[in-house]
Amino acid sequence: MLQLDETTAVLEIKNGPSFEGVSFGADKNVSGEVVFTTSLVGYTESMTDPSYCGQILVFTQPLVGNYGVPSGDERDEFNLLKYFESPNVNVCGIIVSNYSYKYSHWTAVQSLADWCKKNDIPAITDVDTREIVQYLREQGSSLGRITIDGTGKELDFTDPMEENLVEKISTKVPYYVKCNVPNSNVNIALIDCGVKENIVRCLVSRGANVTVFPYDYKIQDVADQFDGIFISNGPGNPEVCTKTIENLKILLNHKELQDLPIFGICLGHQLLALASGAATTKLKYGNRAHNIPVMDLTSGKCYITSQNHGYAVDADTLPKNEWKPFCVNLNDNSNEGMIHLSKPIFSTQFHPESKGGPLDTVTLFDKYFENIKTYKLLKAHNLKLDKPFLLDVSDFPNDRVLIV
Ligand SMILES: NC(=O)CC[C@H](N)C(=O)O
Repeated sequence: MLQLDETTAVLEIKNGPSFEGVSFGADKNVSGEVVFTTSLVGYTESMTDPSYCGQILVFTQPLVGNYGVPSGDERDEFNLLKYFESPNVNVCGIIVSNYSYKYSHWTAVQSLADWCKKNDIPAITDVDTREIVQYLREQGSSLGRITIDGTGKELDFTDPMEENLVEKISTKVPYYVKCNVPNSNVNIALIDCGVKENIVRCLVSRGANVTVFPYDYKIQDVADQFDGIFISNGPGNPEVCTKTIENLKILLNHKELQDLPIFGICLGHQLLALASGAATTKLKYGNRAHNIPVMDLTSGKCYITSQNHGYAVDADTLPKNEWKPFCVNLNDNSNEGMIHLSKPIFSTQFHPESKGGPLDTVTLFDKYFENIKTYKLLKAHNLKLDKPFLLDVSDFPNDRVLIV
């Protein structure tokens, strides 16, 4: 039952059902791809994650808003945003079952409703999110629109996955994030396809200075000045990001840079795979959660990972003479990363920096730094790499049959 000052808001799925609820965000009509996350916490981090650009996010966790929203101005010792994953709210709308009008947390400075209103983000509460998610799981991620108070009937169901969202979100000019190790001589070039703040933090806090480049920067022309290349996460269909793929192809074939360490996360993994000649596919409804089990095929160990993606690399298309799959998803068997057979290059579909989420795989940043250390040593002595040095020799053969 609507109360007097309440405004109705409707989520309409293209060629599908509509769900009417109560608006608690901005009075704005939007369209986007409707996806869901099963993570229990971390709405602030998810909503500011650039990978969610163009998406209407449904939370399966029924109670949302109860710990409010922290300050978007507070910065850490590296001048990185302390609580947000980027300066902007990137989802185009949110859907919750039970918005908590009361909030309490020591970092909270505002309510989720006020934050949504300030950032022009529509938000719906009092809908049955179980029913929406059941629909999305059966039909797959769908286009949808949020309309407020009976308006917005003219709004088209546009497909953000056809757009170059990375171009919209990537930095326009290179910038530099300095670590606090005095005279650090570790320098990483990061290709910003929509990087999360915590990824940069994971690099600078390990003692690297990071130069962040636009997604289409000709990284191959400057790569020799760096000790490692990092390819970030980001929104949309990886196949649309053609400029980055082309640059990566040139980088991978650069004769002088065969030993240069590269690490890619999520979209970065997909772009690296595409540049290597593999293919990506769209998953039915994606993996968005903080508790997704993966198995490391090199060791047989399992990890719980944080994920947010709609596309995946088709592991069968990885050129077998150059790459092997790194991890596999234990829920749906999708690819979770790859390792080069002779170069210090690896990538993951999951998010080792996990904000929010578990820290099981954060040590992959240390592996990357080991690669960088070795590369610097080789360079200093003018030596070439004669065998892969990324990970320990695997306990299990790569074609191990998984029983899941
Ligand atoms: N988190 C990400 O980098 C997402 C990658 C890509 N946009 C996908 O949905 O698959």
